[in-house]
Amino acid sequence: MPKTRSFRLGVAGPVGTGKSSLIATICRELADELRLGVITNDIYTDEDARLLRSAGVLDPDRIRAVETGACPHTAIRDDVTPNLIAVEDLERDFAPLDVVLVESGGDNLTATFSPALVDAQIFVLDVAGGGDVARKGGPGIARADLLVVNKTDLAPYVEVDVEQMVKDAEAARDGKTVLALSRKDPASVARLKEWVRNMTAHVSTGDHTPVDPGPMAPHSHIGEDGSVITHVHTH
Ligand SMILES: Nc1nc2c(ncn2[C@@H]2O[C@H](COP(=O)(O)OP(=O)(O)OP(=O)(O)O)[C@@H](O)[C@H]2O)c(=O)[nH]1
Repeated sequence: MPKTRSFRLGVAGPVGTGKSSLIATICRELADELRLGVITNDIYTDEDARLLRSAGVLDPDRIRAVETGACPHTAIRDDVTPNLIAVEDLERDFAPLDVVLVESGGDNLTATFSPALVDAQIFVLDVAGGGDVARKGGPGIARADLLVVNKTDLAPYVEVDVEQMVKDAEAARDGKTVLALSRKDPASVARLKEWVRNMTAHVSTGDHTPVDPGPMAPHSHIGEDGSVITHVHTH
């Protein structure tokens, strides 16, 4: 029986924290070792997919985009069907794949993936967002399988104490892994690589149970006609 189901790994986090760059790093570091595919989620465009294709880190046909419309967290949490179809199409077209990385659209601090879509998830913060962000908590910070504190090379310029930020994050996470990362720091990239490798092994042996980090905070959007749309995520 051919293997058709990959390990589906979500990458979420606020706008601009480095999700696409982290996925590019994983592809650059592991594409020789693991069979990879990528799904990106953008609100109105396929820009992240185009950026990743142009980075030259993976066969461009293995990188596909889902356009989510106005509410990026809906596509990774409430109505995951377009993403599931995209993942399954990729798995079928390039079978067998070991890992499909699913990048969420940049969203607010509380958007996380549904376990119906991914087996494990990485939540990405960056030091430029401020040293106090890790203390603010929220489902991704507290319960994602891995929390990345990204762009540590920028810490001196934004006067953030990375060690303290990591300590605060660890306290919010009950000991779950926190990784201080910079794509310019090979030792941190090696730790990221090791985490992905280990999680891939755990998932493939059935030794990992997907965890739902929990719902995002209630919030409202202004619709195109000016109406207020309120979301209360209950699952
Ligand atoms: N200095 C530094 N810059 C980084 C690092 N990683 C990413 N960046 C930069 O941060 C910016 C945002 O990175 P992206 O990877 O596009 O972030 P994103 O989270 O995918 O952004 P959205 O998809 O718009 O939410 C880009 O200018 C990257 O070059 C890093 O380790 N160090």
